[in-house]
Amino acid sequence: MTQTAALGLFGGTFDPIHAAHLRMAQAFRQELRLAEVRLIPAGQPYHRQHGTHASPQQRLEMAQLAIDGQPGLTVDPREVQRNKPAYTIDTLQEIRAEIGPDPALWWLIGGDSLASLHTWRRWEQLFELANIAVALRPGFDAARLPAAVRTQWQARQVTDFSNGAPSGTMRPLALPPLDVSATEIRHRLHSGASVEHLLCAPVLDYIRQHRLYL
Ligand SMILES: Nc1ncnc2c1ncn2[C@@H]1O[C@H](COP(=O)(O)OP(=O)(O)OP(=O)(O)O)[C@@H](O)[C@H]1O
Ligand SMILES: O=C(O)c1ccc[n+]([C@@H]2O[C@H](COP(=O)([O-])O)[C@@H](O)[C@H]2O)c1
Repeated sequence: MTQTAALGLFGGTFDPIHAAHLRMAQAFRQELRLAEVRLIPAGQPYHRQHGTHASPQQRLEMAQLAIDGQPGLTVDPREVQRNKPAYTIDTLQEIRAEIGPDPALWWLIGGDSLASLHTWRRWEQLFELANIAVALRPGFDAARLPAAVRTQWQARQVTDFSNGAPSGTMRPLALPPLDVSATEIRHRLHSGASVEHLLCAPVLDYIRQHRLYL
């Protein structure tokens, strides 16, 4: 039986999108043999106490600039266009309805997002719609995950992914942890430190042109 192509989704605030995001997206695509990875900037990341620095439209435009020349990466603007909080469950429901029940759907998060997964809206239903891949961040320790998340993390990892389950499994990416964050980049931009090695050139040009993160 032939399997339909698996689709990868990578949601983020992307304030701004940086080198680790692109490395993660490409490792995700290659390790899981995904035909496409869609970057989905969060329009209103309701869960961020201090909001965002760049506007939803600016974060979307930076994501669009960042994928130029990146094979297999696309940008999906739906959360920026949605005039309400960016709940992943809503996005997964929409995309599952569009692609049908059979294709494997993967949602990519970092290890810090995994540690707070139990706070996400209707988080246990996410597994009915997608699989979850996790890019570990420096200092990740599964033993320190909240108990409810740790239970899922242990129970949902499988050793054989060849059956292409549409949803319900979890796996770590083999990508070594990358010590880059948007917070550090914003601080460096604010203080005038170099960021050329942390951002792609078109995104840095955009930041300078729009005088962001000063
Ligand atoms: N260096 C990294 N390693 C692993 N995951 C990462 C890394 N950077 C970001 N992520 C993950 O990518 C997703 C989107 O990240 P986000 O846009 O919040 O970037 P960030 O660098 O974590 O930003 P901030 O510093 O503003 O919190 C999140 O799930 C986050 O955990
Ligand atoms: O659905 C939720 O309740 C939810 C709560 C926290 C984060 N998320 C999503 O997780 C992704 C990463 O979030 P962030 O803040 O680390 O960029 C982004 O797509 C968010 O919309 C989603």
